[in-house]
Amino acid sequence: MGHLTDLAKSILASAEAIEAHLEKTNTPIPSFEADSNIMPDDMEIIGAKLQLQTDLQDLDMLALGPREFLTAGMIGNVHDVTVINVLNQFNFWDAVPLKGSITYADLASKVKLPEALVRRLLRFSMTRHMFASTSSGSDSVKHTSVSAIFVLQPQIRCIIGHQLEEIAPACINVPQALRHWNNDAEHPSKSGCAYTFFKDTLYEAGTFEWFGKPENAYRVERFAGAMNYMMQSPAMSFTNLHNMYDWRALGAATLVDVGGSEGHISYELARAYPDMKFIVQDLPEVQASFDKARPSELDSRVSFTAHNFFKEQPVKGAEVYFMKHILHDWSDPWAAKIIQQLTAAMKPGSKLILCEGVLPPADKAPAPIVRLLSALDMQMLVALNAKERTVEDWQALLKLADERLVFKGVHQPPGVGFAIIEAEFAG
Ligand SMILES: C[S@@+](CC[C@H](N)C(=O)[O-])C[C@H]1O[C@@H](n2cnc3c(N)ncnc32)[C@H](O)[C@@H]1O
Repeated sequence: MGHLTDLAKSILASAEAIEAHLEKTNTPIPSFEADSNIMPDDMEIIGAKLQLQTDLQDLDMLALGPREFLTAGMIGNVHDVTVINVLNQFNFWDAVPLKGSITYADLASKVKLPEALVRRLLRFSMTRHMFASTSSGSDSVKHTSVSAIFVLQPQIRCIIGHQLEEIAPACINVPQALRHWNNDAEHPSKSGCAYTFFKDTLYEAGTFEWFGKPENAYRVERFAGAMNYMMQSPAMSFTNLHNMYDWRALGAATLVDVGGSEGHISYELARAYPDMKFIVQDLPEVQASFDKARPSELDSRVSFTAHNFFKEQPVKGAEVYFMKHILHDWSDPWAAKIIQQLTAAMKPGSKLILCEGVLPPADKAPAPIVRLLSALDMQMLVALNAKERTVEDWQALLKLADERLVFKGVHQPPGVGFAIIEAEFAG
């Protein structure tokens, strides 16, 4: 039997397993209708979903063949960027009613763009089920599940905006950055992002320092929103954070949330573990987002300190120094410096708890997971000249930073999008 039919049969088996589970749990089968539910991430179907995605990608690539995959496919992918960026910046999401429809003429006047252009943009976006005609040949447009999510979960605009306005232009410039700076793929101020936005200023801390300029305040707020939204995906959810570590066993510990952004992790843990205290540290420009997000009932246990993590750590002898998605923003020499500021403040027994991605060996994880984590590795390269790490890379980094840090292990249940990496300071 041919490979194509093998793949097709496997696709059918996965689809049947998923539908049987949805039926059993009385969950409607997702569709492109605007009010459709999103496919749940129930443990019982995670395997089938990953298998379905793996097979679909392979079948799609085989059906296209390498020539079409790389030509027609690439043209389409690049213009997903063009079109979604315009729809996002001109806020097509709110211009189309969530229930009902709007004519092209009215839509064009709402988004203040020429009607002919609106028609061209939507003709393309509809090939991705982003908006739809109300009926064949109709002159009115309605939402689909792919466009409605921008209304139902508006924070998704933050991550899309960051990806399209900061990362996408920088992707194109990676080769120029490598040539301009002699193939330096480690310095935070020599990335594709640096080349695109601040080529003439060699900031010590790269993109994050450039973010600190007053005219970039909207980018900082958008980035904080994007980080918060990421935590809402089932694979990244707070439930996982609670289950993956015995936080209760820390007792009345003080946890320093280094680079804690607007404080969403600390708030979450503070609500669940009333004996613990939390100090969120981030750059001064993040304070406004923290103040906006702060729930007043947690005032006495969650505070914010403006602190640059390359400088001396002001909180000495805390039980826990915690960093979530910080070290993947820095190449090894910079990441080691950040850790060294923490070990200089630690007491024997202080814990370093990292919440980060761990790159799996390519042949030991489902293809969509390998692709996602490798894509995040590329994201780190483009934005910051940084990287994602394997378990061995994490161990080597801790050793490089301070031999007194004892690696305690990595916890990552299947289906969870991040790991907890734990080390203890031996003193
Ligand atoms: C990828 S975000 C992670 C935020 C948060 N820990 C989370 O997981 O949602 C990186 C954070 O590091 C902060 N940051 C960058 N450079 C910093 C520095 N030199 N000192 C302190 N914080 C910094 C950024 O402002 C940002 O909030």
